Formats: sequence, structure tokens, C-alpha cells
Amino acid sequence: MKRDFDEISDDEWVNHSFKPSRVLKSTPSSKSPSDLPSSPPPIESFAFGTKTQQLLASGSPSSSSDDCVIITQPKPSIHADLEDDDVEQNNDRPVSLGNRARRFIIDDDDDEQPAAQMLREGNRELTEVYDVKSCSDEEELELELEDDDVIGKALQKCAKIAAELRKDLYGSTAVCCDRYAEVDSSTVRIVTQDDVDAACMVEVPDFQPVLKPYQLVGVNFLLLLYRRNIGGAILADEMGLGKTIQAITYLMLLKHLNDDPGPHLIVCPASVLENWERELKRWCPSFSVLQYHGTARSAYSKELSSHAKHGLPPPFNVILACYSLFERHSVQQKDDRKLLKRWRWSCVLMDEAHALKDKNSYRWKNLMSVARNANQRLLLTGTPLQNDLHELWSLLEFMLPDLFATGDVDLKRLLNTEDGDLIGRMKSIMGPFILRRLKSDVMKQLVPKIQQVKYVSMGKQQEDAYKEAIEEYRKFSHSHIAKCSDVNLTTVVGVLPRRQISNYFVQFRKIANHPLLVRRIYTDEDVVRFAKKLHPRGAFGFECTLDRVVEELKSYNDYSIHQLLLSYGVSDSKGILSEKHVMLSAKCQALAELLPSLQKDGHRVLVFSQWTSILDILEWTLDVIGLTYRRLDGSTQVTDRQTIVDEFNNDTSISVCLLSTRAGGQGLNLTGADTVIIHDMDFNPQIDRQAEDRCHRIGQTKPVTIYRLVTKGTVDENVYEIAKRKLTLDAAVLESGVDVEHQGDLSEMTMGEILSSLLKA
Ligand SMILES: Nc1ncnc2c1ncn2[C@@H]1O[C@H](COP(=O)(O)OP(=O)(O)OP(=O)(O)O)[C@@H](O)[C@H]1O
Repeated sequence: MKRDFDEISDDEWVNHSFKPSRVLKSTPSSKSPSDLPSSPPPIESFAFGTKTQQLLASGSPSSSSDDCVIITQPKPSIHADLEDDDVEQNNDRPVSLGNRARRFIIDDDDDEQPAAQMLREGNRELTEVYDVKSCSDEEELELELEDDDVIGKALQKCAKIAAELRKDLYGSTAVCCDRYAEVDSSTVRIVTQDDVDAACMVEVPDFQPVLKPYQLVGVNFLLLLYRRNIGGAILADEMGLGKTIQAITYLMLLKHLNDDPGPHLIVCPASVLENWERELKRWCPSFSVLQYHGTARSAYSKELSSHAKHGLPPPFNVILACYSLFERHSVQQKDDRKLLKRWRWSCVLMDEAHALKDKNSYRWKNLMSVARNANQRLLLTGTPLQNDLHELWSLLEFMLPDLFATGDVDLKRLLNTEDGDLIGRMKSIMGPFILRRLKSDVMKQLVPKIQQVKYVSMGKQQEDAYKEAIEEYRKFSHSHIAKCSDVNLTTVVGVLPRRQISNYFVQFRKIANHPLLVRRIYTDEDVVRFAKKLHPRGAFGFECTLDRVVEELKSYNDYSIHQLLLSYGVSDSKGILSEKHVMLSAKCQALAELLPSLQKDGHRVLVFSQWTSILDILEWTLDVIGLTYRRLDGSTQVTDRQTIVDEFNNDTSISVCLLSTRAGGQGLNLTGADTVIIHDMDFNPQIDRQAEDRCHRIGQTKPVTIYRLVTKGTVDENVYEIAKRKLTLDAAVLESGVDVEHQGDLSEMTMGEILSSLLKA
């Protein structure tokens, strides 16, 4: 949905010929266009302000055929946290300026100096009045907050800084400018494209480092916070708008204008490590970049340690590392983290920073122990709000720990997603620290993204499998409910153990995706027979007893048994499965129709699934259909990932790329495709939204179509409903104009509730 202003073209930007009214809607400038100066416009004119924001489409069908619902552009579980125990409190480090939460008086005269000049001169001096601690004390008296109102207190501390910063961002007219959407704006103009040209000095032939106008605004936003000594920021532009490029240019400008060459630490998912290195080389070849990952890591580690021990300056500008470095407790990883703590980082930058949504995770704590003393913590994420407000709070606390720290309180309980008032306050206060632009705001020639939900109907065998599973679940639940004193119970929540609920739910999801993911074809007798044949071949190791092999095989699904028989060349009267079995699922049948017709029409497709076992089955499906494909999932070597991406983008004979939503859904540029199929949706719609935007991004020239596959009459439909509801919350918090109170019941239908509803049917 297009907003009510157009992008400012490059020409207009260069010539400063656009009208302020086009960019600062909510607080119209008193100047008429004719008053515009010929020199660079005053700072206030550069806001990309947006007024009312679109509400994400609630997903209500706008047009449909029976099985295929086209929905209007929707606005739209993350990684298991691994354990670590080496979180160190390092209290004797110097407290960084950037980390101390401060309150500033902005010197109005600042604007009269050429801003770039000021930055060059390292003019970071600010009139510091008193720190936030004392400011909050004052306000506590004023507002008489409850002692345990940690959220209120944190917001209160933040409010003062936010107010000053907001003035700086929006100008003096913007006192009333408190809507979250206004963070689309930045009124500050510290650097221009000329500064970028001077800083980047690229060496790649046929490549000019030209920022899009909104990207220049983003870089200015970051520079402003740096200039104001704010120790953190979140760049939350929608996926594919070039956050990587904005961040790299920003780091380059720090060196060029402020004599700040780092060191900087960039942390990202493994899949995009190569891409970061490539973009750094392209945009700022003068930076020395060190990829601290894989086998090279241990070699560097010794050298760097001795370097640091001797107090020498870091022999690099940027270190690139993966999140996994902060998740495990191997000796090597602990040593790595110790090493990273030796340097005083200028900027610690987290890409795909929604990975920090859980402040209790080891990842969050370990990374914070390295980042706490950095001058600045910069978070990049296209999906800052994953599920709930407390997850967003984890990001805020990471960004500015002194401001947003809440100790051990249960944030989940305090940050109630139905508290419209709290959402309003959070929006208002977070605004100045977070810059978020949507594609529809800033890309003039944005290719359309068409959303389709494809409902597929199960065939007899799949339906039978599903019904059997439901029946078994009902029997089990009713017998449990019967044991309870209240026989009128209509819910399984609190009756069945949580694990049991989750197991049943996963079982239903599996069958809705593919019936081969449960064991129905191979009987117990078959399994015993297969075990006898597999056992002497050492399929489970030669030490394993036959009984153990039988037991293990009984827990396998049909597809896994088939694969095992295949790989050990076991022949049996009821041996491996045939091609007809792969088509037992409604989704595979739909793909067998859809993919060849898409290929015929010149489309190239990304297929995402959350499960690698489904990717295995999809590989089989593609072999049966006869389409060429590539595959990328968590088991793909990090060094091979970029090669797969390049191959797919450049070789048009490859029709399909199969990706796991976790490993392939973030950060990758796959603009060679123009179609995305979400085979199985996530409860968390942001995960799918990330996946969609692998090809709906800068560089895409064709309209993009997204298909979501939903198996009719199964829990798939519930997952889709829940995802839509979560998107409503996202719109409420991150975009203005949506009143959460009017969005109906936002409480999530949990797995337990879904299962309870299945009891009644
Ligand atoms: N100003 C620019 N000039 C040329 N190419 C650009 C520019 N900005 C972005 N791109 C290209 O657009 C693509 C998307 O950019 P990038 O990967 O930085 O987006 P992102 O916002 O980080 O996305 P995600 O949230 O998915 O990680 C990349 O291929 C990048 O090289």
C-alpha cells in the first residue's frame, strides 16, 4: 500500500528542489517552497515523515478462487538458545561515554556550523546537565510510580533523552511529534552523497557507491546519535532496503569524518558472513576486515591475543563473527570471547538483531558482556517485533542497557500486549532510537508483492492418517479429563502435560504437511524384519543389539525408514517407497502442478520449509517432477552458502532453491527468484516475512508472488490465523494509526487452545 508521499528522486535530492511538504507531513513547514534556500536545506526539511500508517491487511481475502485466496499486502520461533555459563561481570572497565545514559541540552547553534565539519572536528561535546539516574529520581517523586513499576521507571528515564533527541530529529516544531511512525523521519543532515563519495573511494570498476535518498537519511540518523553520544540505535528498515549498506557507510564515515577507525565488531548469522565481507570490500575497500569464523579462527586467535596483550592497536577495522560464537561453552569459544573483551569496541553491530529477543538467553548475555563497553551498540533488524512486547524490550535493553535494564522482573507478565496505553507509551519513547522505513514508503519503483494463500485438500490416505491421529488424541484426552474431578472440562490445558500437548500438535502438523512423516505404511512386523537385515550391516553401529535397533526403528517415520533401506541397499518384499508415495501429500501434489507451470512462464522459485525432513521430501518431489534445484539449510557449510546463492542468482537453468526458513530465511539476497512458496508457515509470521523478502528487495525487477500453502481442515489453518493476529500487533507497535484495542482479541490461541477446540469436533 502506497503512503501519501512520493520518494524524493536522486535529482531532486542533489538539487534540493523537493518541497518540504512532501517529506514532513505532520508538522508542515512554515516556509513556502519558494523560500527554499539554494544551499543545502535546513535540517528540518529532511524528514521522511509519514502521517497515517497503513494497517497491515488483516489477511481478509480480497479476491479468491475456491482454493486460492489472494490477500492484500500483509504486514506481516526462533532459534533454540544454547547454553553458556561464562558470562563475566567486568566491573573495572572504564565506563564508556556511550553507555552512560545522559540527558542533553542540544545547542541550537550547532545547526549553523557545517555539520560534517563539526563531526570531523570530533565535536561530540554536549551540554550534559545531569545523568538519567538523578533525572529519574526527580520524576519518581513527581509521578509517584509504584516501586515495582520497572517498566514505568525505565520509560520515564528514557523519556527525557527521547524528548531532546526528538527535538533534534524533528526540529523545534515537533514537540507534538510523538507517533512511532515519525521515526520514519530524520531531519538531520550531517553528511551528503559527496561525503560518502569521499569516504568510500571504491576500487571496483563499474561500481559507484551511491546511496538512495532514504539510505542517506538513515546514515545521518546514525551519525546524529553518535554525535549525541547515544550508546545505541536500531535500524529497523524493512528487509531488503539496504541496512547492510547503510551500516557500512556509517562506519566508513566515522573513520573519514571523525577519525574513528574502530575497531568494530559485526555479529551476524553464518549465512550472511560472506555477504558482509563482500559488501565491506565493495563499499569501503580501505577497511581491514577479519572474518573470525571456522578454521581460520584458531589461527587468528593466538596472534590477536598476543597483539592485545602487548597493548598494540587492533590490526583490523572490523571483525566479523557469527552468533554461534556467543552460544556455546567450549573452551575455544570462551577463549574467543575473552579475546573479544580485550578491545574497547567503537561499534558493536548486530545484524538480524531479533536474534537477541530473549534477554535470558546465553547468547544475549554473552554478547552483552562483550558489547556493554562499546561506544555504541547498533542493531539491524527488519523485524524488530517478533512475538511480544517483552521480546522487543530485550532488544531495547541490549541497545541501551542502562536505560532499559529491568533486572530479574518477569517482563512477560509486565508487558501485556493488550495494554494499549503501554504500547502507546513505548511507541512514543522508543521512536527517536529506532529508524524504520517500509518499502512502500521509500521505493518509488517498488515491484509489487502479491500474496496468495493456496488452500490444498488432502487425498484419502492423508486424510485417514490425520483422522486417526485426531481420534487417538481425543481418546487419550478424554480418558485424562475423566480422571479429573470436573468432568465438564472442555480444555486440555492443565490436564495434559505441556509436552504432550506439543507432541500432539507437532504430530498433526507433520501429517498436514506429509503423511510420510509418521509411520503408517511400515508395520511393526515390517520394522522387525528390516531391523534383522540392517543390524548385521551396522546401520546403528556394530555394538548395538538387535532389540535396540528394533526399538529405534519403531520410532522412525515411514520416510526415514525408506531412506535407511535405500542407503543400505536392503531389498525386501515391502522395501523402499515408490514415486507415488511422495505425492501422497496435498502440498506435494500442488507443487507438482505449480512448479512446472511457473518454470514454463519463466519464473524462478524459492521454497521454504521449517523442517529439513520436509526439504528431503521436497528434493524427492523435484526429482520426480524433473526440475533443477539447489538446497541450503543449517547443515550447509558456511563457506558454501554464498556459492549456492551466487549459483542460483546467476544460472537461470536452476528453477528452484530449497531453503530452510531458519538458515536461508535471513539476510540472503536471492533476487534471481521472483516467486516464494512458504511450504509450512511458522507461528511467528516474522520468520516467514523475512523469508519472503529474500527476493523482494533492492535489485528485484519483476513483481514477486508469495504463495502460502495451507492444508484445508487441519491445524495449518489455525497456524495461519495466529500468524495473522500477531501481524496485527506488529502493525500496532511499529506503525502508527492502529489502535490495538480495536483489533479484537489479541490473546494468542495457544497450541493447547487449538487442541482443546479439536476435542469438540
Ligand atoms: N545504494 C545501493 N546501491 C546498490 N545496491 C544496493 C544499495 N542499497 C542496497 N543495495 C543492494 O540491495 C540488496 C539488499 O541490501 P541489504 O542486504 O543491505 O538489505 P537489508 O536491509 O540488510 O536486508 P535484510 O533485512 O534482508 O538483511 C543487496 O544486494 C545490496 O547490495
